[in-house]
Amino acid sequence: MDVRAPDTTVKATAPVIAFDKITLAFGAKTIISDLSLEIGRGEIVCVIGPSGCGKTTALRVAGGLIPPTKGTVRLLGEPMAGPRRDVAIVFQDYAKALLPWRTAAGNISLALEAAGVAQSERGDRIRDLLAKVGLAGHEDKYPTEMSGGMQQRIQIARCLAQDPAVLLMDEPFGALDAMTRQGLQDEMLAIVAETGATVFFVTHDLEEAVYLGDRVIGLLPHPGRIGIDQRIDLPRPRNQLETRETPEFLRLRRTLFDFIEKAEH
Ligand SMILES: Nc1ncnc2c1ncn2[C@@H]1O[C@H](COP(=O)(O)OP(=O)(O)OP(=O)(O)O)[C@@H](O)[C@H]1O
Repeated sequence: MDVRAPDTTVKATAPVIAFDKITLAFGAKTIISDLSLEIGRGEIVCVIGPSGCGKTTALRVAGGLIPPTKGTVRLLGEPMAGPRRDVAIVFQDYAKALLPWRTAAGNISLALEAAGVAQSERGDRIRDLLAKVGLAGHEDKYPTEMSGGMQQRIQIARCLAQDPAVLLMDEPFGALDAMTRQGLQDEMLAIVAETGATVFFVTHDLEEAVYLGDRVIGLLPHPGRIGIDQRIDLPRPRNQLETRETPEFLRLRRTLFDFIEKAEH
């Protein structure tokens, strides 16, 4: 069989992201060692681990921002050769991610301009995207006129403008207060349910990992490698109060807490 021939049956079940024996070294220092991981279509995989274990580095490798020293990352079966428009990255630092001299609409427009969307279509697309992240009517605000949560929503809207198959999120809600964080978690889950995007989500917050994830991967440090691959079978849609109070949520949180404690010692 010609493996390059389009085969929808294979595509539907093939992993969207596949790390195949990834090793990443900076100079003589090995940061990630022999990491293999497959993420299926529409799956939300949260990545936890002690500080410095290589979570952000793994995300950057998945995004084609750093080539691995050994091994291959595949996106829908194709080796990643560099950043791609269908892989969007949301960073924690929204203030640095947005251009201060562009309005909310102007910042979102950047992604549409890069994708070659005609100017006549951009206005409608921007209005739809702003509505999707709960910011209808805010197109003319500048980043400095918006709260942290609003700025992060703009960054997410700009990523969604790329129509991404994959969202790589690096502690996107880490700098926000607890209430804003919970609101954005639910908005993200709704967007992912609607778009079917596959999500690789790095976080320090174990409860956030359990609340959002279909799976939680825990990395061990020195060098970074998988120490736990925990399936999260909590029903969806999840609820900030009810889900977090279930015995299964508390059991999973405890499992991850024990993992981190051991990983740090
Ligand atoms: N460009 C680089 N050059 C050299 N070393 C680097 C580079 N980027 C990261 N590192 C090192 O790689 C290791 C892993 O960093 P990384 O940011 O991936 O960890 P992390 O698990 O995301 O940490 P944190 O939880 O603190 O954000 C750290 O020791 C870091 O100092």
